[in-house]
Amino acid sequence: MRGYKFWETVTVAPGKLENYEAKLAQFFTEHLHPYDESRLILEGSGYWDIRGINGDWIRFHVEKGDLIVLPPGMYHRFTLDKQNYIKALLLYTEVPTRVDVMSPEGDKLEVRKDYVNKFLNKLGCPGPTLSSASSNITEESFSSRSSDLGYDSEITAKLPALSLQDDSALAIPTVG
Ligand SMILES: CSCCC(=O)/C(O)=C/O
Repeated sequence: MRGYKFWETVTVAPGKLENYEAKLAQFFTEHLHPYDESRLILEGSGYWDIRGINGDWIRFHVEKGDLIVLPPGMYHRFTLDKQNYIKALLLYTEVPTRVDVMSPEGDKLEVRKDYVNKFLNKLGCPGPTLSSASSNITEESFSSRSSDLGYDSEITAKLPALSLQDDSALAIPTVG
């Protein structure tokens, strides 16, 4: 049981978000959060990348009906695929204070140390950080992509929705 209490929907698609290039670039920069990244894909598709045991990126293609749950402290990145469109339900156990902590800055956080102890050390992964590992995925172009992050009132859920009427709550403060 994760105990989700809050939700919002986010659409990442062309032509809708101020500073979309910067936001998408930030999604695609390796980062972690001090909370779960839990997303149910409602429409469209995209990619999440996580680090494999040897530090290489592993890419997951997600589409409508997929649920992705990344634990706190797990480095990852997100990008769109050729469809350039994804709509996701974001689920939170706490009132979200959107924080992206970039690699390797995230290594200093307790949540990262907990993640490393809980998962990576048990798997025999090398070292406490994988942030300098090489990537086996070529960085995709961000051109002709944009995002529209906003509250979608047409979605109904038995969870209290956030009153995100604009993208200010998703301004995505960063560390590192
Ligand atoms: C399709 S959800 C937007 C991407 C996002 O919220 C995130 O945190 C990527 O790492």
